[in-house]
Amino acid sequence: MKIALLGYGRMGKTIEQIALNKGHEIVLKVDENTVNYDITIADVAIDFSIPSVAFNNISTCLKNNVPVVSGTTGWLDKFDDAVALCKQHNGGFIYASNFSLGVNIFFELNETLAKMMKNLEQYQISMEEIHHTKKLDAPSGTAITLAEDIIKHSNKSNWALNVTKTDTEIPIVAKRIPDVPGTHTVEYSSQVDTIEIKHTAHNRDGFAQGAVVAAEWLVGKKGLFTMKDVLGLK
Ligand SMILES: NC(=O)C1=CN([C@@H]2O[C@H](COP(=O)(O)OP(=O)(O)OC[C@H]3O[C@@H](n4cnc5c(N)ncnc54)[C@H](OP(=O)(O)O)[C@@H]3O)[C@@H](O)[C@H]2O)C=CC1
Ligand SMILES: O=C(O)C1=N[C@H](C(=O)O)C[C@H](O)C1
Repeated sequence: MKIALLGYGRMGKTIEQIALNKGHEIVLKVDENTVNYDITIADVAIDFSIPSVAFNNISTCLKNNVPVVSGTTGWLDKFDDAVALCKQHNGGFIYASNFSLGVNIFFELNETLAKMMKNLEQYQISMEEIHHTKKLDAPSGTAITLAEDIIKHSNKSNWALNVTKTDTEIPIVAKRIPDVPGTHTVEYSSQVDTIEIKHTAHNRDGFAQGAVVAAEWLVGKKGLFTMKDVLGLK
């Protein structure tokens, strides 16, 4: 498979190693300094760039009939426009806030737990995410997915970053500590006990492996997909 890497930072480089080990070819690497490029030389593009350019990268792929996998977080105000472009050009597109198998299992656990906790008003929910200090967005895309999945099954109406106490919102604390690849915790606490689920990434390989699996799966398909489709969790 001929892969274009849109974004060649920490994730782009990790994905390159995993893709090469699986026998794929990297035909294009795009970073901040790339001026013009021909995306059509690739069978599939993988975008792990920065929030301000992700939508543009995805648009370029969809307009040129190149299926695109995006893991960039912090650009979702334009997500509906990307979905519309995907439909308009009959393209293939997967976005996931987190591509790792472990986090996608964690997403399923989180929804199951949220359903069980829905009517137990003695428990106060809170969330924490910890990432490296180079991260541009907060809260993390993964934390937002976790919160939105809880909201679907609870009496909370929104999430809020770094607030002390709120009845209607899920409070999320975002911490930045050098070199942490990504840790997410969902906690339900009462006067008598605490229930906690936690995912800790030890490195970036899980994210990158999932992105390559998603790219392999997407080639030849048309439509908007999620990691639930890729992993058969639907
Ligand atoms: N969904 C998931 O599973 C995961 C998502 N992420 C997300 O992926 C994104 C990237 O993370 P990470 O690799 O750590 O970040 P980095 O900052 O290491 O890499 C970002 C890359 O984007 C490049 N870039 C800047 N401008 C452009 C442009 N115009 N076109 C293409 N690329 C450009 C940067 O280039 P330059 O180096 O020249 O500045 C850099 O190579 C983040 O949004 C992060 O939250 C991260 C891990 C997992
Ligand atoms: O920026 C990162 O590093 C990560 N970003 C993603 C997010 O925002 O959830 C996924 C992972 O946690 C690492």
